[in-house]
Amino acid sequence: MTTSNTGTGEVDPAVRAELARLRQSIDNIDAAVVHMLAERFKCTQQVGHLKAEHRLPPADPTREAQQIARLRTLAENANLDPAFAEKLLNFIIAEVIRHHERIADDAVNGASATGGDTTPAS
Ligand SMILES: C=C(O[C@@H]1C=C(C(=O)O)C=C[C@H]1O)C(=O)O
Repeated sequence: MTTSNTGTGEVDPAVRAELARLRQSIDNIDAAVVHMLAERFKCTQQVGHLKAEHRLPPADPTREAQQIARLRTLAENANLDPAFAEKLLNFIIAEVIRHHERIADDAVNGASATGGDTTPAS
């Protein structure tokens, strides 16, 4: 694509249409990412309760190392920067561990009426 505007300050309608088409797909992908993350957190919340119930530690560095190695390979095969994939996974896992610490804490101290819910957002 060589022309980005009509020369009169207006964007070429074909460019506008292409941008809209791509943004529609981006919006769909973002929605899928949100839904997949929500499902992942549903699973990790259950893991958190299982760990708290059986007095297991919130973090499992061996499992994390396996996941990172696996994800880096998947990223490489998908032409995604493996360093980015690793950073993203570490970011998500850090949040999960925070939830698990909270669940374990609540199991020991008893969940209070205001601070004892297990909603992942806080
Ligand atoms: C979910 C778990 O707890 C933690 C969070 C992980 C994750 O989000 O994938 C992985 C390992 C643990 O540090 C688990 O142990 O499986």
